[in-house]
Amino acid sequence: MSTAKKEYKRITVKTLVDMKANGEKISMLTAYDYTMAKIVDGAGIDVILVGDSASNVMAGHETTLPITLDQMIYHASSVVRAIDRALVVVDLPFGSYQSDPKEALRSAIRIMKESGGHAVKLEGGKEIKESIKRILNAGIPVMGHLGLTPQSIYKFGTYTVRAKEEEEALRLIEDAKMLERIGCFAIVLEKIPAKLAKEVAESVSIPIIGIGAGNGVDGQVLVLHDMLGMTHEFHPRFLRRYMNLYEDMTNAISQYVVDVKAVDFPNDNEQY
Ligand SMILES: Nc1nc(=O)c2c([nH]1)NC[C@@H]1CN(c3ccc(C(=O)N[C@@H](CCC(=O)O)C(=O)O)cc3)CN21
Ligand SMILES: CC(C)C(=O)C(=O)O
Ligand SMILES: [Mg+2]
Repeated sequence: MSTAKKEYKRITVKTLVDMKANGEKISMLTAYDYTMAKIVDGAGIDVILVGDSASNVMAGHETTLPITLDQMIYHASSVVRAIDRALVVVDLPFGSYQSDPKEALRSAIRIMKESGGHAVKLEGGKEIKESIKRILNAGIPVMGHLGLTPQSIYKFGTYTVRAKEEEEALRLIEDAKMLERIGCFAIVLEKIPAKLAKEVAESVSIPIIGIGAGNGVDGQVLVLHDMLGMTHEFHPRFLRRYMNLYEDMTNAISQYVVDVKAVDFPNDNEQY
């Protein structure tokens, strides 16, 4: 079995900044449970994101808005119990940080204390600057998230590419520089033209992790169930499927059904 290089024993926020300085790309995937996180960590991933995409992937909601802080903590604590090497970043869910900086800090502290995660991620730029500063001041590492920010889906109405207009592009670069200045250790850039994403990555010294942001950035993130081909209705252009688990699982489960019906399972060796 092939596994990725494991030059670093345990990934820290400092490791990621060093990786950018050394020109080594950063690999990141989501995970929401112990068993999957164990496989992802063992395969050599650098960063595991306990994404609020759990709202879609785990719970079947249409958007990321319904998932709660308690549910995020449940997922994150399951992931943390599985990992030996990866850095675990946890999304602050919608409604847990937008009201005011004190609420944001309280939510981030609950994640750190109750899940054992290593950092938090918040969607947005200057609107949430004070909240991010408050969290950073408590010693909690923060990853930013700019571009397509799914928690604001109802403001935009679509999941189309962001920052195609000059004004929006300039604001994006400004936000990225601001996040670096106040002390974020990395930024996720979602669904942005590749040329602009590269420009952002070149404008800051903290790593830019892209999803639908081209290959001129410092790392890539995908939703695990998408890249494994389990979420077969979801096929945006940026997604590469490394497996077709939807088909493989369907075949395996149908075969089990057939075997049970035919009294082929269990056989003589599979019973006591
Ligand atoms: N399974 C899953 N994968 C994700 O990448 C993901 C989630 N869920 N949930 C939270 C957010 C939402 N994200 C999204 C959602 C839609 C598109 C997207 O490109 N959708 C359409 C195009 C929409 C349009 O152009 O109007 C597509 O092509 O599938 C991209 C990222 C990323 N995140
Ligand atoms: C798509 C990634 C960046 C994310 O925020 C999530 O999975 O929730
Ligand atoms: Mg998210």
